[in-house]
Amino acid sequence: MSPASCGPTSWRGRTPPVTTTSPPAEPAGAGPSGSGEFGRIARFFKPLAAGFAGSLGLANDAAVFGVPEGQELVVTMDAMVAGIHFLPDDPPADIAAKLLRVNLSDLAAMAAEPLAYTLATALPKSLGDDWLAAFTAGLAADQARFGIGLAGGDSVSTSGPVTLSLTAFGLVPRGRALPRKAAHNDDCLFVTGTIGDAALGLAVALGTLAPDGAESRVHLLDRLRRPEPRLAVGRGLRGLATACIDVSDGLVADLAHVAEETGCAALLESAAVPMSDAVRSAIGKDPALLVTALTGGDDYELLFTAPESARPDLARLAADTGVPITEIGRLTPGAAGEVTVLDAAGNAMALERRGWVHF
Ligand SMILES: Nc1ncnc2c1ncn2[C@@H]1O[C@H](COP(=O)(O)OP(=O)(O)O)[C@@H](O)[C@H]1O
Ligand SMILES: Cc1ncc(C[n+]2csc(CCOP(=O)(O)OP(=O)(O)O)c2C)c(N)n1
Ligand SMILES: [Mg+2]
Ligand SMILES: [Mg+2]
Ligand SMILES: [Mg+2]
Repeated sequence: MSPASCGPTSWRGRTPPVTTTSPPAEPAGAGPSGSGEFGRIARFFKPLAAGFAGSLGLANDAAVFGVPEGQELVVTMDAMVAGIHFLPDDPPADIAAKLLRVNLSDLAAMAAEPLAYTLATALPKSLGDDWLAAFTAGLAADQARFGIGLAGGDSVSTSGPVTLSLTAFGLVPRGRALPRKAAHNDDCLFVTGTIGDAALGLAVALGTLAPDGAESRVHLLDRLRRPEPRLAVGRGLRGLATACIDVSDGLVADLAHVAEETGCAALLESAAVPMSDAVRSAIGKDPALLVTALTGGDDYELLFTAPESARPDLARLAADTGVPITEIGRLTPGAAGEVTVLDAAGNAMALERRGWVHF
């Protein structure tokens, strides 16, 4: 198109288009170096999309991409809101990492491989380019680490808190996604990594817990802000796990979700639940923190069921991935979704809550 046919002069001598409201004029400098909406997209988001061909360079109305023969698309979305999922003053790169990783954790729980993601940002007008620069730098680092690219998104302003929504697309060989409901009522229960770090990390961030030493403090905050999606374990669980979920709301709550789907009850041995030294030492000083660890959530570990016969394969998978896999209980016949948590002496614990609920 020539400038004569589409530039601002093309209305000369004709009636200009009528608008019922006066939209804010696009500011000068809204190009790649500018700070308006489209300048921001060009500066901060287009580079994140450059490596994913289906994004079409963010130059179209939507992304277009196919699914390779023999594979299925796995799609998940999680939103994060300042004040609910993170603290408004958290480092923007950590907020970006958590937003991407909580979604990758859902892909891991389905045994999927990361492919692409879309992103919606609702940001207060007062938030400057520096925040967005640090946020997108955090995304860039994690994109490279996890092999995923930006496919598209949406940018809006809000009069409320920072609100972010990310949709992750993954691939899994046809029919191999992990179910939540194929378990038998005598299957064993396993969890990856350690539980409770993030819940205690939140207490540290809020200033209600003073951990032993700087090392514990850094560990707990890091686990809160930068969870580790267990993608390799998830892939390795294809054909091994009979049900799988990632722990976001709390170990007990998410176990109840699995149990409900499988139509079983569950027995959780709290003494068997893997915990880091920092969490163990905090519980040693304040035993009430055991319940916080078991129900506080934000762990993003995989909780799954498998028959006893899978134990040697699971030990191999843990060795191959370097991620601990610990047996913590079993499914039992009984009311669907009923979870009994045993204390170290083998007595049932009375829990006031099982995990995080939004409403
Ligand atoms: N607003 C919504 N619209 C459609 N589906 C939803 C909505 N909220 C949750 N879900 C679906 O309900 C299920 C449980 O959601 P959720 O607990 O958020 O899962 P997860 O913990 O894995 O993020 C998921 O399958 C999710 O896709
Ligand atoms: C400021 C702040 N308050 C509280 C929490 C704890 N928290 C908020 S939401 C949530 C549960 C997980 O979030 P949700 O939106 O339910 O994720 P999903 O289950 O959909 O993956 C937890 C443990 C936090 N991380 N940060
Ligand atoms: Mg969710
Ligand atoms: Mg989940
Ligand atoms: Mg939840």
